[in-house]
Amino acid sequence: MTAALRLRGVVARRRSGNAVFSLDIPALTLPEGGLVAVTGASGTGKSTLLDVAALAARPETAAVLEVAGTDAAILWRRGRLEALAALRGASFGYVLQTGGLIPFLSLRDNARLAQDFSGRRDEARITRLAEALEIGELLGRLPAALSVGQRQRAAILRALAHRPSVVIADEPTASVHPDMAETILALLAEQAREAGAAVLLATHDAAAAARHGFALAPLLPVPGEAASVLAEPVLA
Ligand SMILES: Nc1ncnc2c1ncn2[C@@H]1O[C@H](COP(=O)(O)OP(=O)(O)OP(=O)(O)O)[C@@H](O)[C@H]1O
Repeated sequence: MTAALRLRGVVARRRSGNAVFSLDIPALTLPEGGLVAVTGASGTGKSTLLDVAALAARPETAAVLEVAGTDAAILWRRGRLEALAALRGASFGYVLQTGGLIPFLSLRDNARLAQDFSGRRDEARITRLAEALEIGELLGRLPAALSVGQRQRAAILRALAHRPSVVIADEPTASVHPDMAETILALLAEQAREAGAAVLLATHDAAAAARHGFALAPLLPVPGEAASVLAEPVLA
């Protein structure tokens, strides 16, 4: 079966001066429509993992780095940056901590832009998703004219608008009230399921992720080293 995302034997590094942080990902598979939460304390490498999985950072080594049937490890080795960018635009949607919306575009235009990058303009889908997320009335507004919670809903809309196979969500609830965090996680899980998209979430809050049906993949620090290793998620 084609996985939405499959990593095998991937090592990611982050360097600053002489300091090197190393992340070992022996195996990570997101089935189509699967929900996986990468958990771990601050500095254990959650963002590093998401950057490599989302093809935003080059892995140090990668035996397999497969996105919707295409092996991006080969594209990285051959320096095929345009092919990587096209794969990124078509396959991923992003939900970021602060929304990550383009400030001078309305919500509708933010969602249209995501669709245009992958050549999948679909106005009816934008309207339908916005209504499900209860921001249907707000599509003409700029992001600055929204509450933080509404902005996160808009980020989910933008992430799902172009039918990505994987939604990447890096601490999407870090800047909202705990009650709103529950709502956002529930909406993210529910709308991704509806759209058939897998979700790779990074969060400090393993309990909340588990409550919303995410399989947990903890990052375990390697004692005495600036390094972490990913435990394989246990899929329900
Ligand atoms: N640009 C960088 N250059 C060098 N080291 C970095 C860089 N960014 C992060 N690191 C180091 O890499 C490690 C992993 O960072 P990362 O941001 O992936 O962790 P995280 O689990 O997402 O943390 P947080 O929960 O605080 O966002 C940390 O120890 C950090 O100090």
